[in-house]
Amino acid sequence: MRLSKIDPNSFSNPEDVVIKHIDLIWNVNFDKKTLSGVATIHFDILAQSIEKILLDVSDLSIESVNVKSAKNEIPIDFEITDHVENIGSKLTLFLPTQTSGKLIVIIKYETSASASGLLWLASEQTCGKKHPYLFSQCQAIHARSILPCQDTPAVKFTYNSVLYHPAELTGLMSAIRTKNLPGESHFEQTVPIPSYLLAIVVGAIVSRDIGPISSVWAEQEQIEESAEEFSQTNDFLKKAEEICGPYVWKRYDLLILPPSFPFGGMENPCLTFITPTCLAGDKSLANVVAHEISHSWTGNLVTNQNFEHFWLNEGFTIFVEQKILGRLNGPAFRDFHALHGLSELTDCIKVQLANEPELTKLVVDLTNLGPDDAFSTVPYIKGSTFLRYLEQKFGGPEVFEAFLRSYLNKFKFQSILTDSFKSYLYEYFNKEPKYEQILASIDWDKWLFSEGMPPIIPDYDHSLVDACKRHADLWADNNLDTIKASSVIQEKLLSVQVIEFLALLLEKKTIVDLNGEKLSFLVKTYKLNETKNSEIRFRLVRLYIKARLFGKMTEILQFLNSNFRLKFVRPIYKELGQWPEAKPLAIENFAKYKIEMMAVCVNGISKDLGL
Ligand SMILES: CC/C=C\C/C=C\C[C@@H](O)/C=C/C=C/C=C\[C@@H](O)CCCC(=O)O
Ligand SMILES: [Zn+2]
Repeated sequence: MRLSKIDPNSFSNPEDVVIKHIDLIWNVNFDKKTLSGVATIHFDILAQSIEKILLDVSDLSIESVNVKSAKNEIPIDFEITDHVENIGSKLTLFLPTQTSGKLIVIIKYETSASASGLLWLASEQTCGKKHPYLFSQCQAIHARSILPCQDTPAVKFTYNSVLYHPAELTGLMSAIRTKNLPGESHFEQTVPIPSYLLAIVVGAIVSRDIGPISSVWAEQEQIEESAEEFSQTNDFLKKAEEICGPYVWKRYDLLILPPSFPFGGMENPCLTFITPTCLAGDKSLANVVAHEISHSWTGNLVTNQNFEHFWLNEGFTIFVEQKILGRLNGPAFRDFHALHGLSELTDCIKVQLANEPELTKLVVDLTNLGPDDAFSTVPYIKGSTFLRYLEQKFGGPEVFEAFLRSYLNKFKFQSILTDSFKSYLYEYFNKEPKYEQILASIDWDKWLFSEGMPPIIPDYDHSLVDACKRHADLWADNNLDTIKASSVIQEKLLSVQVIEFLALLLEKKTIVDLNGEKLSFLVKTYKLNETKNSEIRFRLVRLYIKARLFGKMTEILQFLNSNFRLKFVRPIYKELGQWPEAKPLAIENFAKYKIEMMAVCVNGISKDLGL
């Protein structure tokens, strides 16, 4: 079912009425695990007149709804209907009369203790063990579990908020903090945002400055290593501005979350959320920050109108992220990241999406499908590969970056579909006859709607990836004696190259003598026991599973329970589920730890384990 015309996953009707601004008052109650308070929603009515407003809600208790006029507040009727599992329900507000122009609605409500967009951690689940912790993750459609809204990226609004929270804790939001009193924090977001960018954190967190407009926030125990790990933040920001144009969000702070945070990072405006699994100790995973910074333009300024066109957010963001990395470390590094992305895509298509090939299309159909169930690396990598292909076609970075800036400027503050990007590309390049042939040669259908790997792989510099290939071939095709005698293992690899080498090894159909002895030598050769790099540990654990090393189960579970980032835990649970001897243990382990996971993680793993 498509829930509405504009967005298959939202009940709202933004063609008639749109939210322009929300004033929020939230009481943060750690005992009840609820946010309770008031949302004062300012609407612009686009239709001639309307008699009802449709909003998205999930698990909210609505106490009252009032319409505000110049003189008074009038209570109005409302109903909650059409519940769809893992999506939410329709909240209909019945207006007292046919209404046009502007309208203010005041909704008093409370969230549920199991709101899918929030995670309430007990003190013992934090680093410091002394204070509880709350954080949110609204993308894609979980904002509806924390406030009634048009939970579609088609609508953008500004917001002001007041948080009341325990005085010993700090509260932050995806906005600029305007007032900070013990137990009371005020915020304003003056740039219009889609609902999925609404974010909150409340915890015992402290900050360190890491740049002219940047601080990093973390629990005291992780603050120093976080400041060091992400010290390149301002360099990334400067390069991003060179590529994309002026930064409009005033501040760019980072928040390093507890390990239950389900994603690598989340581009919440003014305050990017980052998983602690990026604390590698050698900045080798700091590209996640370059990625989230890039979203300040691609995604947060120019936004996909619904999640079927998610590649407009993520494909563009990976494209800009890799440009930043290339500018700072050289073009070979940019291409290394692009090729590594293609390895990840190969793995995703083979493992995660083996039975869902329709989700390997760049533009997907989300009729009857929640975005969380469609999420994969496809929009990221196929999308960025498409843009790289276009860049090469139109003559390289100089030409294409001028187009990119023009595109971002044209569509900033808007939400668009793929067609708007396509039309603008034609409008922009059609000005010069030399581009006519090139425009005519783009096979849009193939790029947007064909399944599997990208139809064309652009030309890349393979120099950094060649070493990874040599190592992967050596380990896959030879027995231990030959490996020990080979000069290849004397070659030093960067951390990012070790990640790619292990990824390529995992891709191999057969690995000669894949056993404990061989993997012990692999661990020793690349000093994998000493690494904190989660991307490396993730792939080592998958090699243990591939080798069916039951004796390594403690190590496998230790990694599995050290963080609940979907990218890591879902493939591991899925592969354990396909190993009959290990499956019962995996199910038992999941039952024990799911209390520390967000709903998106619990739902995903349940699916992977066939529960
Ligand atoms: C075609 C897919 C359609 C919609 C998916 C949209 C959102 C899905 C939802 O599950 C939320 C995703 C949030 C992602 C946030 C950050 C990512 O960039 C992290 C990528 C994975 C990682 O590094 O952990
Ligand atoms: Zn992203």
